[in-house]
Amino acid sequence: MSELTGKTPLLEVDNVTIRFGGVVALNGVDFTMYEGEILGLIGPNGAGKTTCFNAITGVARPSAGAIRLSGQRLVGRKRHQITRMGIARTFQNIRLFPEMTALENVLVGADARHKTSVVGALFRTYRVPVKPEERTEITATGGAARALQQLRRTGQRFFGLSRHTLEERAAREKAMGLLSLVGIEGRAGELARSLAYGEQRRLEIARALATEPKLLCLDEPAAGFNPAEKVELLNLIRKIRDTGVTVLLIEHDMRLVMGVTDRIVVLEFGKKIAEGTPAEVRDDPAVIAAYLGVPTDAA
Ligand SMILES: Nc1ncnc2c1ncn2[C@@H]1O[C@H](COP(=O)(O)OP(=O)(O)OP(=O)(O)O)[C@@H](O)[C@H]1O
Repeated sequence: MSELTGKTPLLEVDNVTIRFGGVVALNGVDFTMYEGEILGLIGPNGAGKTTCFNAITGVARPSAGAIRLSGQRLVGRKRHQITRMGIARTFQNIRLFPEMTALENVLVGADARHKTSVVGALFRTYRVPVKPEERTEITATGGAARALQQLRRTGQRFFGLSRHTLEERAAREKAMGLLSLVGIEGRAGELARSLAYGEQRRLEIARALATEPKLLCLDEPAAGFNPAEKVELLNLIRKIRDTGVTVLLIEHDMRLVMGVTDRIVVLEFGKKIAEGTPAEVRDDPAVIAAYLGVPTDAA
């Protein structure tokens, strides 16, 4: 652990337990993430990885333990509060607004972060009535998507604005920058549903980054990727870290995990069974046993 001395803790998961009825999905799990690192969270199916993400992002509430971001308590806060504090995530199953363009998807991501709503500003520009509760929550069937469709129905186009406010223009430039970072800026005006699968995954990452996270949680971002796409994703994750974002990565592809992470935490049946550098974890008998499905003492 000596190489961690002097590093600043960003996320502290402290003895967290989560139960679903009789199932203990997480059992006293603890680990710390340091600013600027890429941490892998791995383990066999059902080990508790997604539940851990859900606890960090406010989707699942621990029955015991604490989670802190830069020393600030997270448990008990609402999802949008946690987003504003600086945690963003992508999902195992892609969750985009299919009827919105790639650029609009990113703009809605940015909207979840800011007190002044850019999407709201557009609504004000066009006097399209939108209920306050429809503005910021990002869900697959969310109000923002409906409202933008409403905007289109009036015949007024998002891209055809003659008078941008400075804020709208800045948001658009930033969104284009993020699309460029993930390598799909050429697809900005395409509907999300018409993008190729790999492009949709990249768009999800751009949208998550639009919330200006300190910590980005990626849940199996390489699922369904071919080997070339995985290499590109690995480079993208490094690039994201180089912009100052700390990355928590759930991934089943061991080559990708070993190739990109600084440290790895291994879960099995809701418990942490190992933690260390990729090399340490790869050689750990408990990890080998967990993946080969044999008892530890037989490994
Ligand atoms: N909402 C829920 N209700 C009941 N049980 C749940 C719920 N969510 C997760 N579980 C259970 O908790 C355990 C951990 O699940 P989780 O999805 O966190 O594992 P995982 O490591 O992400 O698995 P995978 O790699 O298959 O995605 C599993 O036994 C799962 O069935």
